[in-house]
Order: sequence, then C-alpha cells, then structure tokens
Amino acid sequence: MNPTSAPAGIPSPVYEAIHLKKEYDAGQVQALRGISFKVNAGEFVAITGPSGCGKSTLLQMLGALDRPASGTLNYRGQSLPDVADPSAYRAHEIGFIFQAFHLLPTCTAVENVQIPMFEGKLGMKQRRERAVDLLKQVGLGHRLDHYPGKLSGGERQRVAIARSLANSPTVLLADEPTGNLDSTNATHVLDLLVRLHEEQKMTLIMVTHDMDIARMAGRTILMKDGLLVSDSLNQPVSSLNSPAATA
Ligand SMILES: Nc1ncnc2c1ncn2[C@@H]1O[C@H](COP(=O)(O)OP(=O)(O)OP(=O)(O)O)[C@@H](O)[C@H]1O
Repeated sequence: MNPTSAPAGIPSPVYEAIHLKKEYDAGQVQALRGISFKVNAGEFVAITGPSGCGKSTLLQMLGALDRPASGTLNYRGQSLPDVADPSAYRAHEIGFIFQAFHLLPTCTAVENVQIPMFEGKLGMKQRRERAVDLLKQVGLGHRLDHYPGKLSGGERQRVAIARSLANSPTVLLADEPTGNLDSTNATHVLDLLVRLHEEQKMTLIMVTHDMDIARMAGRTILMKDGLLVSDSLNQPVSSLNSPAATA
C-alpha cells in the first residue's frame, strides 16, 4: 500500500473508522450500529465489552477479513474495503493472533512461523533463519522442531505470535489471545505482546472481554450492542501481576 503521511507533529492515524455498520442475516442482527474511532501509530488499544457486542466483527474489518455494510474505514489514509489486494494487506501490513492459535498441526513450530513468508521474496534458508530468530524472540528457541500437539497452550500461542511477526507487520490484531490459556500462560503471552508493542513500536489492537487485561492497554474502547459506549485512556499497567491488575 502507499500510505499517506501526516504533517510533522500531528499523529497519523493508522485506522480511521467513521460510522461503521455491519448487519447479518438480512438485517436481523445488527452487529455494528455506527462505530467511529481513530487509532494512531504505536498505540495499544483494547476493545472490550460483553459477549455479542461486536468486538470480533470490528476486528475482522480492521483485518480486511470482512467488509462494513456502510461507513468509512481507512488504513493509513486509504479505504480498506476498497483496497485492491486484501490478501497482500493481510500478509504484509498486519499480524493476526487468534484465540484458537490456528497452527498447522502437521508442521513444526519453525515451519508454522515460515508459512506467511511464502508470499514474500525470501529464499528457503533465509525463511528458516528468520523463523528461528522470531521463535527465539518469543522464548521458544528450544522448541523449534516441536509439533503443535507437543507444545503447551502458552507455547502454541507464542508460536502463533512469532508467525504473526513473520512479515514485519505495522499492526498486530489480537482476538482474545489468552482466551484458551491458564492464568500463568496468559500472563506470559500478555507480557510478550506488551514487550513487542513497546520495543518494536508496534500498533497493537486487542479484543478481550476481560477488563483487567483491557487495562494493560494504553486505551480502552468499550462496546455494547454494536455501539461504542466509551473510549478512554488507561493508567499505565505493565503486567497482570501488578497490584493494579490484581486488585
Ligand atoms: N457470520 C455471522 N452471521 C450471523 N450473525 C453473526 C455472524 N457473526 C457474528 N454474528 C452476530 O453478530 C453479533 C456480534 O458478534 P461478534 O462475534 O462480533 O461479538 P463479540 O463481541 O466478539 O462476542 P464474543 O465476546 O462472544 O466473541 C452477535 O450477535 C453475533 O451472534
């Protein structure tokens, strides 16, 4: 994509959504009923709210996995629903992390991480080297040749996070990334996401129904019944282990 840039000193929105709507079942389900917000480069935003309020629907739109019925959704100044090549956008601009990991069970950790790289120009040796490097970054240098079935849930999610970084995305979109994990593994995965966001200045947008997890973000968007009910900055919290998160 060919991003537009904001004048110096003005934060440039990565995403700008204006009155987004989405219906299912010929209008019987109104999943999004007019959502507007901006996300600036390098922000960590949590999207939270009760089950069925439209969080995943919204994240899927940001990931160009779905299209709004109406409204405007821009990614770095370009209309996302109208992007010429959504698969290139998904492969190179964003990394997606799912609750259920979505690893290929017949591929090892290092093979799973290489999968998104097949769209790029790296040769076989470079792909493997990059995958090894990414697995080391997520603390799995000792599990390179393990199959997903031989890894713990937390390790599987860390492989999925390494895979999401394969093509150096601008944005990480995480949908309940700790939803299938026990509290210890959840803490490790969240700390890893925070570290990636802080060290690599990555924009991180995370859907969670858990308010304690949402508070780890710099900002929380609260949804209800397909509407945005609040959009507020959070007090700094670096980990679920911190007193503020466990109080
Ligand atoms: N493909 C679909 N067809 C019909 N209705 C759908 C579809 N996907 C989602 N919905 C409905 O749209 C609404 C919003 O769903 P969504 O999955 O976005 O909510 P959510 O906030 O992510 O929920 P949860 O926290 O339970 O995952 C819900 O009422 C859901 O039943």
